[in-house]
Amino acid sequence: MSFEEQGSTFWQWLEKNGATLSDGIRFHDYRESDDAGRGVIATRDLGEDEVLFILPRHILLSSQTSRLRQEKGMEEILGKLTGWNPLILCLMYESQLSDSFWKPYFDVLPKEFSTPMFWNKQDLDALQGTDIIEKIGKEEAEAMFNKEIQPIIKDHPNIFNVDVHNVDLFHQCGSLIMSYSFHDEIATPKKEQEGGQNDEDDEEEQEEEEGLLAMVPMADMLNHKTGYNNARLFHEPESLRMKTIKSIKAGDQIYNTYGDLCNADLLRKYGFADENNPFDLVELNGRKVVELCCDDKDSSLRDKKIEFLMEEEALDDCFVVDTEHVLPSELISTLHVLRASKQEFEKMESKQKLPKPKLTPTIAKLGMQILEERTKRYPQEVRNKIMIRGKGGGRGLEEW
Ligand SMILES: C[S@@+](CC[C@H](N)C(=O)[O-])C[C@H]1O[C@@H](n2cnc3c(N)ncnc32)[C@H](O)[C@@H]1O
Repeated sequence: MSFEEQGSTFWQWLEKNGATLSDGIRFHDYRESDDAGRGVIATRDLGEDEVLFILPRHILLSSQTSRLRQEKGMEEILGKLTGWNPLILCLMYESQLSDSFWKPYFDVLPKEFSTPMFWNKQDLDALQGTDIIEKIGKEEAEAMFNKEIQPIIKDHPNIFNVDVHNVDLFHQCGSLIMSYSFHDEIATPKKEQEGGQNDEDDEEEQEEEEGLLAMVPMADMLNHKTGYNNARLFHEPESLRMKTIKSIKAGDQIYNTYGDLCNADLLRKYGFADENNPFDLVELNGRKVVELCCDDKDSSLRDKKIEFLMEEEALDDCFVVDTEHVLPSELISTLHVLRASKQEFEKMESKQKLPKPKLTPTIAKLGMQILEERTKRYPQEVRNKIMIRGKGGGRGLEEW
């Protein structure tokens, strides 16, 4: 089947199964123009608040709707799995069924991904200096597969096939969840959704996003472009409704939002980055800041300072410099504490108050050193393009 045929078979499947699709939209091939696969385009001018499509809940693919749940013993097993694992297992199972209810949907989903998880060593080298590599989590995911998923597959040869339901399929389904799934806000999550991932990042994400993790056919056909969001998914008791949030001209692409994400997260989760992304940021490692700026000979004083800074929520794993391009106030206060004498620190401690984030020349100089240090992680050709500026423009360190 061609790309277009797959799209129209999927469209017909949606309509046959109770979805309502507006006559003002259709799929569009953005592979050549934007390297963005399939997307949705307006075929006529659309007004604000216009309904683009309505999806009945039964077409969502989740651990509650998958046929895997009906296989002997699987309801209990799915109930015990945590985080993304119930949905991963369901996707591994459903994607390989030739008669799956979601077959036309799987036919439009990608089998390959451009996320760094699948890059080779040489391509990963291009990310040197960024914080992405440590966050990819491929080894952690595989450890999870070996511990939780593979034993289930091996123990149920009548349902799974170890040669088919293997680690590659696991990564494929994990990547689909990463870049296509939604949290269905209204569906009551059953026990298995409550535990969270072993991976800390995903735990944080899960805390933020309550609800049942599900694949939402059609809602996930919309691309994202930072600053261009013109549609939003509304969760209603019986259905999910995609509506425009502003008027859209005929021929324009319809964009959902994947969140206010920095380019590192867009690349890691979705395999692309946006130019001029206002949510872009650089992380400055908290531990490195302490190492660089705290020259207390007295290690107990240093430990007390760290404890105080963490209690006051100034010092964390990292400080974030965003596109405002100023040193964060928590970092400035932290530097004041780290540089304080014993007496000065005791005063701060007794008042239980962080010093004001005042950018004195000493603190500014330290800030510059931290930024210089951070740039050293990039390869020289990238470093050459980075300019660290003091107050008032491109002046040097000595001007502070
Ligand atoms: C939720 S899906 C959107 C539908 C997808 N384009 C498709 O063909 O199935 C998310 C994926 O779409 C692609 N995508 C979305 N927005 C993009 C953009 N602005 N530039 C490049 N790729 C994009 C990325 O591959 C991303 O992982």
